[in-house]
Amino acid sequence: MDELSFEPDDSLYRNRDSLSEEYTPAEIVGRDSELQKYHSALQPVINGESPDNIFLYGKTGVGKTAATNFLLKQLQEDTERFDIELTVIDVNCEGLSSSYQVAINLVNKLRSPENQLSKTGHPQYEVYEYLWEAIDELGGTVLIVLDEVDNIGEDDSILYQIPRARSNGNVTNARLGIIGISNDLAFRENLSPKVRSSLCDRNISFPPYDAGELEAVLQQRADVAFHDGALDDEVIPLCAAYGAQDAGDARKALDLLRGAGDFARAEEADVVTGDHVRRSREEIEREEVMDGIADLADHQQLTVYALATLEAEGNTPARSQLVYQRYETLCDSAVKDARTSRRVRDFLADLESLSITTSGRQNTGAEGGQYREHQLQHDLPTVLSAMSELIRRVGVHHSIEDAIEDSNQVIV
Ligand SMILES: Nc1ncnc2c1ncn2[C@@H]1O[C@H](COP(=O)(O)OP(=O)(O)OP(=O)(O)O)[C@@H](O)[C@H]1O
Repeated sequence: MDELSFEPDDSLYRNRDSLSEEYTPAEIVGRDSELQKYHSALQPVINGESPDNIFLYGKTGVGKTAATNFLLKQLQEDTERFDIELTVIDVNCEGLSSSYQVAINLVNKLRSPENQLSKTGHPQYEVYEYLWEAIDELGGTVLIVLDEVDNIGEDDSILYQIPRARSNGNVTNARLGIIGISNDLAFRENLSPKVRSSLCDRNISFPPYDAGELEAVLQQRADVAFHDGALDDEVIPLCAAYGAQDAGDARKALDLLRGAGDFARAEEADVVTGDHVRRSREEIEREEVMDGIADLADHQQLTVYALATLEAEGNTPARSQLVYQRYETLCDSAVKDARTSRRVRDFLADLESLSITTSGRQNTGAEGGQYREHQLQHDLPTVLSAMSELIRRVGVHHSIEDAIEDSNQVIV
C-alpha cells in the first residue's frame, strides 16, 4: 500500500455519497426506451441541424433529470469529437415564477459576474433583447434546459419566445432548442395551444419505475456504495418492492437503502439486513408524518391534538363525538371558534387518508347503528413533537403534561 493513500475505514460502506442526490451515476439503467426516444430527439444537434424542442414529463424521482444530465454530457463529448459548437444552459426554475425571472436568470448565466442584470426594473422586451444578443454571441447550437418548468406560472411567454426566436428573426447566429422538464402532469395539458405547439415537438413520458427496474437502479448504486457482501440478499429486492409501492420513485428507494445502511452502521452490524430496511422505512414514514402534521391547518391540528390527549388518557380508539368534545375544549383554550362536528368528522377522514390516524367502524348492536372510532397511527411523543408550535400557542393539556418537556405553560 502506498503510505500516503487513504483507506476507507467503514466496514459496510465503500462510498456512501454515491447514494446521495448529488451523485451522477455512470450509467442510467431501467430507462432504455425513454433514453432511446430522448437520444433520437437530440440527434439533429450532432447533424448540425436545428434542434427539436423537447418536453419531458413524469412524476418525481423517475429519472428525468438523471437521463438529461447523462445524455447531454454524452452529447457534449460527441459534439467536441465532431467539431460542432454546442452550449448547454441549465436553469432550475424552482423559485422563478415568471418568464421574466427565467429570462433574467438565463441572461445572467451568459454574462460575466461584473455585468449581471439586476433582478427587477427592466422592461420585459429589453430582457429578451439582452437574451437574444447573448445567445447570438455564442453562436453554434444552444440548448436551454428548464427543469421544474411548471414553476413558471401564468406568464409562460418564454416557452413560446425561445422556440420561435430564430423564425422571428430575433436570433440569427445560433440554433436554439429548449428542453422543458416537469413533474406536474397537468402542466402540459394546461399550456396554451400556442406554447404547446412550440415547446412540445417531442414529448417523452417517464413512467414510474416498477420493482424490477428499481432493483437494477439500486444494484448499480449499491455496487459503488457498499463493500462486497455487505448486503443480505433480500435487501435490494425489499427496497425495490417498497419503492415500487411508493410511486416508483428511485429517489425514495435510494434513501431507503441509505437509511438501512446507516442503521446497520450505527449498531456495528456485519451486514445490512431486511430488518434494517424495515426500520429505515418506519423512520422515513415517521418523518413524512411529522412533516404532514406540521403542515396541517390549525383546526386539523387541533383535531389531532384532541385525539392525542384522549390517547394519553388511554381512551382510544375514541368515538367521533368524544374527539369533538375534546376539540371544543381545546378551541376554547385557543380562543378559536370551533368548527361544526360535521366538519371535524371530515377532518378525521382527511387525517386517516394522510396516514396520521386510523379509523374503524363499529356496530352499536341492538339498534343496528354504526359509529366510527379513531386513534393515532404513530406514537404519542412523535405526534406531540410535530405539533409543538400549536401546543405552545394553545397550552398543554393536563393529560400530556408528563410527555412535554417544557410544560411550564397554561394547563388546559
Ligand atoms: N435510471 C436510473 N439510474 C440510476 N440512477 C437513477 C435512475 N433514475 C433515477 N436515478 C436517481 O434517482 C434520483 C432521482 O432521479 P431524478 O432526479 O432524475 O428524478 P426526476 O424524475 O428528475 O425527479 P424530479 O421531478 O423530482 O426532479 C437521483 O439521485 C438519480 O440519480
